[in-house]
Amino acid sequence: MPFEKSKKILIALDYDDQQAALDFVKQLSPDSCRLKVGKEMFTYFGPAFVKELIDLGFDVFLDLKFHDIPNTVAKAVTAAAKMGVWMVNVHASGGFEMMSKAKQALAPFGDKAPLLIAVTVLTSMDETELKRLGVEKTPQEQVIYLAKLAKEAGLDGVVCSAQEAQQLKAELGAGFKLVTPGIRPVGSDAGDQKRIMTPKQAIDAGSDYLVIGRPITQADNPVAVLADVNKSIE
Ligand SMILES: O=c1ccn([C@@H]2O[C@H](COP(=O)(O)O)[C@@H](O)[C@H]2O)c(=O)[nH]1
Repeated sequence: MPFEKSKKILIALDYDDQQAALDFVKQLSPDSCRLKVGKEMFTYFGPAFVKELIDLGFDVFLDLKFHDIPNTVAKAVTAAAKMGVWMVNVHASGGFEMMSKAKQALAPFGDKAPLLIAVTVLTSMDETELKRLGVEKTPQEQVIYLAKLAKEAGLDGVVCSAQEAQQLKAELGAGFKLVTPGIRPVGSDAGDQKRIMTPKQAIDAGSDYLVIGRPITQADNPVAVLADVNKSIE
């Protein structure tokens, strides 16, 4: 179904200028992508900005990566659900109890509840960085470990890199959603991302949703880049 396929792209709106972000968004169709609001834009512009995107017809992934005591995170995801977002996330390293309390907090919203996913290992991290934190597992092993914990806690999926997608799909099943940042179309700059794949490689590996920021938002013609990416994964 081409419509659903094109909605696999989640554009990371990482701008410090609300008007610039809205000027870009108004060139897009909600049928061609979903939008991700992260820490930068939420800290500058808050829930009013998120609601404006929802009012324009877009599904919004609120990427605030909550990580706190269970009670606080449960209340934060409740606030996100009241905002009307499509997806929200927590850090899996916040633990099993935190994740399961967050999931339980969304139950009263029924089929209007946002998808709840957990960040495993940031796509900007490699084995060296994990070792600096005292984690002896490889990124792949640590992602699988945390994703299993997230599934056990009842979450809908995880944020991981596309490099782990094939193994995660095989071990955790088709229904467990894989949201993969670190997506770099051929020829684009990796920047601070370490575990990267192209859009087509990511889809072939089993990613459900591809998070793409700078390769689209900082392109000379962002709308054309989005169209090219959507075409490459058709
Ligand atoms: O592991 C993670 C989790 C979240 N992100 C976020 O995704 C985008 C990626 O933007 P690019 O410009 O395409 O690198 C950004 O908002 C991150 O905060 C991630 O990259 N990795």
